[in-house]
Amino acid sequence: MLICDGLELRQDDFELRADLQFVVGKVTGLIGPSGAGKSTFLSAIAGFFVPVSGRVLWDDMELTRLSPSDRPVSMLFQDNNLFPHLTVAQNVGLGLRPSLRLSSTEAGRVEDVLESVGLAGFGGRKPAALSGGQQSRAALARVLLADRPVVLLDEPFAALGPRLKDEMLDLVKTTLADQGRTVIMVTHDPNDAKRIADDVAIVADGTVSMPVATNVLFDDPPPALVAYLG
Ligand SMILES: Nc1ncnc2c1ncn2[C@@H]1O[C@H](COP(=O)(O)OP(=O)(O)OP(=O)(O)O)[C@@H](O)[C@H]1O
Repeated sequence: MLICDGLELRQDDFELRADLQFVVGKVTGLIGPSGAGKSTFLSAIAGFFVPVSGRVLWDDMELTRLSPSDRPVSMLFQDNNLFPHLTVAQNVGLGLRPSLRLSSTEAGRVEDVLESVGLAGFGGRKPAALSGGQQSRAALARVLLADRPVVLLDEPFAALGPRLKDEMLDLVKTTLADQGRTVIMVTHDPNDAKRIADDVAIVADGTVSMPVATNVLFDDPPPALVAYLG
């Protein structure tokens, strides 16, 4: 279980409270108005944003004071997930070894994971020589290889067209989620949540709500979701 225990985030006059749990192996969508704090909340779980109080726990392990690299967490951002000067294989290999000194077995694992996301044969290219969809696949391959149990997605597919975005969401479901990872995904599009999220948590009015089953939430949306959906 990923637990946010009395977590309080503050940034100038912005405040957000989070007291909730994420069930292991589920995909949870985070929905809420622009500026409500979705990205800041993910950053706090990943360790890039320091809370004023409260704790983040992964089962019995307290993460609150650990640096991002020591947390059992991978994060994908909207942009800049790949280093432009490294090849696709090197970018993906970083998920295994930051030094990039890979054994031949490890290099084989990079090839395998590239194949699993439909990028067989693309390992030698630089990211600039990939389409947007292929870049998203490469970034996802690195997360797959990094093998951390919690994966945070901050709208990494927002710039893709609807068909490609759906393909990537399905790939998240068939790779990360089906491997039992705990996925938290920010989205502005309720259809993304309906497509792959088991649960949805609403971020609004200074609070992250407890996740609720996606179909239950959209069948009978609370006032904060009605206000957001318009
Ligand atoms: N570097 C910063 N310094 C000060 N305030 C910031 C900074 N970054 C974000 N904020 C503020 O923190 C609040 C939460 O921002 P955040 O980006 O987490 O919201 P969000 O829900 O992810 O928004 P969006 O849906 O537009 O991406 C906003 O009020 C924003 O203006």
